Amino acid sequence: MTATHEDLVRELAAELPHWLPTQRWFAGKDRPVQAVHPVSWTTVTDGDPLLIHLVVEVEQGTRREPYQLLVGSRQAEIPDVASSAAIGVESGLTCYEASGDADLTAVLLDLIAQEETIGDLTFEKEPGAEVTGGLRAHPITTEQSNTSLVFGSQYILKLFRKLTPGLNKDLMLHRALREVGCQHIADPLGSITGVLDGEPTTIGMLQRFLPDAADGWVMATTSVRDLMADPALAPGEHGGDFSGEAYRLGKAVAQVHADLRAALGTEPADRDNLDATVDAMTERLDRVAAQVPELVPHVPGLRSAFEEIRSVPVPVEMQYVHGDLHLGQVLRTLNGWLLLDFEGEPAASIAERAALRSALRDVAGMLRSFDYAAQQLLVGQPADPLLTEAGMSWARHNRDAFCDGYAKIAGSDPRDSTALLRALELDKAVYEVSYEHANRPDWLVVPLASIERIMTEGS
Ligand SMILES: Nc1ncnc2c1ncn2[C@@H]1O[C@H](COP(=O)(O)OP(=O)(O)O)[C@@H](O)[C@H]1O
Ligand SMILES: O=P(O)(O)O[C@H]1O[C@H](CO)[C@@H](O[C@H]2O[C@H](CO)[C@@H](O)[C@H](O)[C@H]2O)[C@H](O)[C@H]1O
Repeated sequence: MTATHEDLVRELAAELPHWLPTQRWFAGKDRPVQAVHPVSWTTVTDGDPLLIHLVVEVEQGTRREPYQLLVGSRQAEIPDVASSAAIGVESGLTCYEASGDADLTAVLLDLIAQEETIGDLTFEKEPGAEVTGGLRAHPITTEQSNTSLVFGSQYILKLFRKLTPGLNKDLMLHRALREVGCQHIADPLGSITGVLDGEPTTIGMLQRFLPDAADGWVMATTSVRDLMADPALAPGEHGGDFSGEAYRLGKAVAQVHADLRAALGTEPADRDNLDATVDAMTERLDRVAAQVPELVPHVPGLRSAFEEIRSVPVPVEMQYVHGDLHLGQVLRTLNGWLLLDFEGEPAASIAERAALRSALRDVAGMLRSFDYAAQQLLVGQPADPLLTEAGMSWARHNRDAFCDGYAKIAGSDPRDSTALLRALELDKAVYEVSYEHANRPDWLVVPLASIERIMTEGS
């Protein structure tokens, strides 16, 4: 690291308070950024162009959170990357977020293939994995909280944006599932580790890329669009019926839960677990309601839905779960459904992510996602009761198919745990209110409408 780079990083940090909120992956859009402090930086490739790996701490009131950036810099003009990638001209150099610059990112795969170490950054292959370098990358453009680079058609490297000290749960669970031969994940092939708060910290995970896979969210919303083209049809009667897939997806999720139990064990649940769950749900509700006024009218009803589960029969066992399961986290391949991204909710604390939970949490997450798929096309459109009802009947039909598939493998039907599943769905919707408020304010109406509906209809 030269003194010039240090100056460059400090000048860059001064630009970031304005630039970060323009990035899809920045999770702090709910409040202003007061300052950005460089924490560590590593020159990955020196010269022109230059690639710097940068970790910054973002200050927002009392909140301080670490994020990673890849900073590219050139003497000449910025290459053909998204204009939103431009950060500024620092120390006479044009600086930009480099994840879209294939000339620069190719080196990351090469470093993993060669198992190199640069400063605090360690690039490794998973034991027994074969990784070949020499490929160029492009970033994927789906709705994402992190940034993923696809190398050729073989590998996908996810760079975790908001960092948590320690081994990332996504990598930890992928490793455990691979050990037990789980058929519903993309194989983990490598990782990048940095240092945060003095702890080795996962900053990237390399996986096998499935070039022919279809995204569950895209498949589901395509099916909804089909039905809305002919809204008088029943959801099982139109050509794009998704329920066969929803059923197979339910089976895959139940199998992954069984594999997680086999790999990492379980703990018996007791009434204290349920009490702690209610306390956590209520605490989250109060926190989100303090930030989002639109949630306030629902608070009393939500509180009593949560209180109801103090007296339900305890779930049989607690286990590792996916933690943020939705249709954007599942891929349909030729051989069946794969689950992605076991990191848990982006906003969850380290302790929350590490906790064992009821597998019903993931079922609730996926049920919410069917609801989202049904509503999302109508966001910003004039109200149309026929289309709204078509969406709702699509959601009911596919939620049932998913639960049927889940029950087939699990041996018990999640719908039998009525009060617990309802509370978990509502808790997830409260989380979504806070997620949309901070990330996609236009979509806030989706979880709010679901809360209204679940509270009115009772399911
Ligand atoms: N192994 C893979 N093969 C093909 N596409 C993938 C793979 N892994 C991820 N994707 C695509 O990338 C998207 C985002 O990946 P994900 O791990 O969910 O990132 P994030 O944590 O940022 O949400 C997925 O929705 C999927 O479309
Ligand atoms: O995939 P991520 O780990 O980044 O999850 C976050 O972003 C998701 C959106 O990309 C968000 O999911 C919500 O929107 C989805 C549609 O885009 C919908 O299918 C989900 O049901 C809904 O929760 C997720 O909550 C958030 O953690």
